[in-house]
This record gives sequence, structure tokens and C-alpha cells, in this order.
Amino acid sequence: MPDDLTLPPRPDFFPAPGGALPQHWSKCFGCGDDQPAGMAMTFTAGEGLEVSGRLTVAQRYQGGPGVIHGGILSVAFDEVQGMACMVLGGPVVTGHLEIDFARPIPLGSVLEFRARIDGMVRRKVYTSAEARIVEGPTAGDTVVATSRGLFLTIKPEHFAPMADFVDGVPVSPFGTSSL
Ligand SMILES: CCCCCCCCCCCC(=O)SCCNC(=O)CCNC(=O)[C@H](O)C(C)(C)COP(=O)(O)OP(=O)(O)OC[C@H]1O[C@@H](n2cnc3c(N)ncnc32)[C@H](O)[C@@H]1OP(=O)(O)O
Repeated sequence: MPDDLTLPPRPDFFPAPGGALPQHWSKCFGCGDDQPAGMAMTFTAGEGLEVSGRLTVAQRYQGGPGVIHGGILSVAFDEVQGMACMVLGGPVVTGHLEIDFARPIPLGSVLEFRARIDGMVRRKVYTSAEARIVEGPTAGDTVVATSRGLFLTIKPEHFAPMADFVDGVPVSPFGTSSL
């Protein structure tokens, strides 16, 4: 990470710790409530710049026998670190995402993710997150996976070339349904 990183302030519009964060778009595969094939993740604000996310590991998320698919876990990290960028009040996209898969995660587990912005420089937003199993036979304090991400702030026009391909109606200029 660069040396000249700064941290954004926690903005007034952000919910108090424990408060629910709105989905960023109802058709999102990760969090949308109008996406039947999706993962229906939910998010709450934490202390400072931290954000928490929850994912129930459905049977259909199987990769290896009995365990979550690594790609599904990557989606969850992408989503929660993207949501940590919500403090910025404008849209971001993922530029780079890396995951360490530390422990097997059984189907049926409930995962809790904690993510935050570690620093920013220009349009680059550096984030990190970790996951724990909070419900299920192997629940505990052990960190089962970690992630680091680089998000880029973008202008709403970023999505304009995609207008013909949108599934659903993005109801705000940058594709969020509720913020
Ligand atoms: C309310 C809202 C809630 C928001 C809540 C959101 C939650 C959403 C969660 C899901 C998010 C997704 O999956 S988003 C979907 C997946 N991602 C995408 O579709 C993005 C596809 N890629 C792109 O469109 C583009 O590559 C961009 C926008 C990422 C960057 O292009 P650009 O805008 O032209 O910027 P560019 O000049 O190239 O780069 C700017 C700076 O970033 C650096 N940079 C760019 N890419 C990388 C990279 N991969 N790794 C390292 N560094 C990089 C450059 O070196 C440069 O550094 P320097 O010169 O300044 O030092």
C-alpha cells in the first residue's frame, strides 16, 4: 500500500453502529432483494469505518464436497468491502481483489464479515476484511478467510455504456436503489 494514504471521515448520513445499511442496488447478485438467484447478503454499520456483512451458506453454494465455493466467498468479500466504501457517498468499482482461504467453510454456516477502508489516495480506496463462522458446527472466533481490495471511485457516467444491458431499473444515477 502507498505511504501517503488518508482516511475519510465517517459521514453524517451513515447509520449509527448496528444500524442496517441499504442495499446498493436491488438487482445486485450479492445483496439485492429483487435478485432471486442472488446471495441476499445483509449489512450493518460498525464502529468508525467498519462495516459488517452476513451470508448464509446455502446448499447451492457448494464447491468442494460439503464446503463453500471459493468464488462465492470472493463475491461476499467483494460485496462487503464495496459496502465499506459507502461512507464515501458515491459509487466505486472493484479494481483488484485478493482472498486467502484459511479454513474450510461447511455448507449451512452463517458467516460474518468485517470490512473497512484502510486508506485512500486520489481515486484509489484500499480495503480489507475478514470472515468468521458465527453459526454452524464449526462456529467460533477463528478467522476462516481474509481479503484485501482496491476500489476505484467512479463518476455515475461510468455505467452509461452499459445502459442497454441493464437487467432491472437502476433508480438513481449511480445504480443504487436506496441510498
Ligand atoms: C453509494 C455507493 C455504494 C457502493 C457499494 C458498492 C458495492 C459493490 C460491490 C461489487 C463491486 C463490483 O464487483 S464492481 C464490478 C467489477 N469491476 C469492474 O467492472 C471494474 C472494471 N474496471 C474498470 O472499469 C477500470 O479498470 C477502473 C474503473 C477500475 C479503472 O479505470 P480508470 O477509471 O481508467 O482508472 P485508471 O486511470 O486506469 O486508474 C486509476 C488509478 O488506479 C490504479 N489502478 C487501476 N486498476 C488497478 C488495479 N487493478 N490494480 C492496481 N492499481 C490499479 C491506476 O494505476 C491508477 O493509479 P494512480 O495513477 O492514481 O496511482
